[in-house]
Amino acid sequence: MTTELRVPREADLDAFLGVLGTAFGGALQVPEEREKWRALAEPDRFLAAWDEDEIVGTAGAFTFRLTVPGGTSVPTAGVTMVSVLPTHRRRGILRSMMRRQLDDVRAWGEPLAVLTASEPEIYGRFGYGVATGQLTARIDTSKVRLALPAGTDDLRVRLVDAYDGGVRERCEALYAERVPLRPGMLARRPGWERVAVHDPEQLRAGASPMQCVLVERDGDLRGYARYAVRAEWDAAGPKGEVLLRNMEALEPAALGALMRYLFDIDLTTWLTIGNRPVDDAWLHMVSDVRRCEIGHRDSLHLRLVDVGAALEARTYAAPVDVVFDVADDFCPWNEGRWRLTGDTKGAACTRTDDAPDLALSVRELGAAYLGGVTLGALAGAGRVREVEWIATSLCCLLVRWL
Ligand SMILES: CC(=O)SCCNC(=O)CCNC(=O)[C@H](O)C(C)(C)COP(=O)(O)OP(=O)(O)OC[C@H]1O[C@@H](n2cnc3c(N)ncnc32)[C@H](O)[C@@H]1OP(=O)(O)O
Repeated sequence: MTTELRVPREADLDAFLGVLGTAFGGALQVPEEREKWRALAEPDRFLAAWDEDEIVGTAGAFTFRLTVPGGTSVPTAGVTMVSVLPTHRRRGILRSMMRRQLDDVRAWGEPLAVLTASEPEIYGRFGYGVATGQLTARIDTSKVRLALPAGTDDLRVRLVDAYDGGVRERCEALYAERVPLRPGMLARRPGWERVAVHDPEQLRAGASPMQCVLVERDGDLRGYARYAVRAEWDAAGPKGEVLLRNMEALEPAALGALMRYLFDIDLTTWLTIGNRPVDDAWLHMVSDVRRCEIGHRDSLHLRLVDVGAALEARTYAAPVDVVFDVADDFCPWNEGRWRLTGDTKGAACTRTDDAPDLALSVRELGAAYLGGVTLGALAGAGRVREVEWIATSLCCLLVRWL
């Protein structure tokens, strides 16, 4: 079987989304779900695999900007909509799409590609490393108490219509304010605020429509949370669950006010939280972390498409001067030795013939890139190798690379 890769035309989009829906077990049969993907579509950045006149594989790359350590916002491809029909799986179609896509991303001048994976095992072979984790929690709000920051009582808490266009825009503007403050956050294009409130009835699994609560000071938005409630009762009474969808706050008091609101919703005894940063500040507000049932999983998978440009785009918390020997058989233009020098003000990363200090694959560089994973930890797992003896002080600097 030979398949051909082409950018789909507008007329192909329905078939493209149909393949995606089939591969994902039918979720796109829900019209709102299909509409969401259509609204976000950047068809010239899509790729389809054809078997004769039938689309059998899909991939896309959204236009994002990613905040990196030091605060710079770097053009980044957001890999998405990856699917292959069950009739054509495990014949190398994904591999061929990933190969072509990384060539395209390089040609577009975007030094990074990121994705969230349906299954974490898939993308390491294509040079993606797990750069951030996400925290999940299921908090027993009948037992856990909150120590609230000063000023929490000074803020106004207001329930609003989550789907209202004006509310969506205000929340999106607050989200945009947060983006430069945290490495790993993605600046989104207009239209994404609709995704944040995407809530088709068929996919609610027994939960309420989305609710939105705002926290304001003198009318100025300081935080918001979107959530749903799943009602449940047993012989002893109510034990409903609050399902937090997303939450952003610009100050501790705003976060405190949102958490108190979510804890205190009547007829509920559980607050379920997903997709939060692993160092989320509310962890330091709770009286009993054991009753929060904390979980941890992979979040952003990151690939350095252009090693030199990517390593230069960020800053380094400690002075660094190191030669990497990088293995990258999937994007051979990255292979070989690179000297990285830098500090808190900036960095340079250039080709060199000097002897390497560290040997690693591009996947490890991706994992360490945002600062959530240290090279020291990866070395401990045997995934980064010291090529030559390195002075203790340099080792320490590398381990604290960020
Ligand atoms: C960013 C995103 O969009 S994530 C969404 C990914 N899509 C899905 O999960 C939808 C359901 N699954 C699918 O559509 C397909 O099974 C895909 C896209 C995951 C894989 O497509 P295929 O064409 O079968 O993959 P392909 O044959 O090119 O495999 C390439 C390699 O990946 C491996 N691989 C493929 N899928 C998986 C998987 N789910 N888990 C582990 N390894 C996998 C293959 O074994 C192969 O390994 P190799 O390098 O050792 O040879």
